[in-house]
Amino acid sequence: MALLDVDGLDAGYGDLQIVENVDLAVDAGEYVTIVGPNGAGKSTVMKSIFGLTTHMGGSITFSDEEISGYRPEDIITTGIGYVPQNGNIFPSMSVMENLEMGAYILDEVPQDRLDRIFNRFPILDERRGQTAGDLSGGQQQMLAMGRALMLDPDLLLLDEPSAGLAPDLVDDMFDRIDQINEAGTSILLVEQNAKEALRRCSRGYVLVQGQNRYVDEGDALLADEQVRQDFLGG
Ligand SMILES: Nc1ncnc2c1ncn2[C@@H]1O[C@H](COP(=O)(O)OP(=O)(O)OP(=O)(O)O)[C@@H](O)[C@H]1O
Repeated sequence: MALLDVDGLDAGYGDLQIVENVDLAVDAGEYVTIVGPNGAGKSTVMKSIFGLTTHMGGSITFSDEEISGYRPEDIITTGIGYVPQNGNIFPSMSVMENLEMGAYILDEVPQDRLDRIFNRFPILDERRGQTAGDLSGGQQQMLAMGRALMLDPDLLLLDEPSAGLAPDLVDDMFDRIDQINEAGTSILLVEQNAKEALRRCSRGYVLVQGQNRYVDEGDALLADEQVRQDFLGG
């Protein structure tokens, strides 16, 4: 049984259906990527897992629990963390306050997790008192990830973490995601940077017009002539 199992998902916004009959699975410890053209519905699939869209059909189970229909505040308690592409930090709060907000559902801030996050992202430690909105784009992305890691999720949903980063920071971001995965957190990543995402993941889904088009190991998708031509720029 997969950790996350999305089966025949139909979802959208209000009456507008975007995602149709999408199947997707993430096993415990796995690193899975969703790629596809602009507007394919990649973010919508991810938002649906986190309870942020209108659920229209199919099932979403996490650790054997049906979570479709749950609200985001209930979903975080099941062990899923979500880092949206935008609006993922509180810009007027300090770095420390942002991290503490990540643990708001707990009675107290877990010091060991805070230490682990500062260890993983030393720049956040150095800037712990600084206003989050003054951090660079890459640092804000690290803070958003750190905040989601405060609840030590079993599965981390990452929506385009490389978006807006200077090219020399993109590799670093991918390396950090590898490290989080190697430390035991399952990853579901949506990425525009499809080649790099497929290189890093164990399994990839190519989504087109709200539907699954291809599913295979990342390397197999990278080697597939049709996928290369249609989705990876040759
Ligand atoms: N809140 C919303 N309300 C209505 N329609 C939306 C909303 N968010 C996204 N959409 C529409 O859903 C479709 C899929 O968008 P989505 O962001 O899921 O695609 P994507 O594959 O992640 O694209 P991109 O790579 O450009 O981010 C688009 O047509 C978009 O306009």
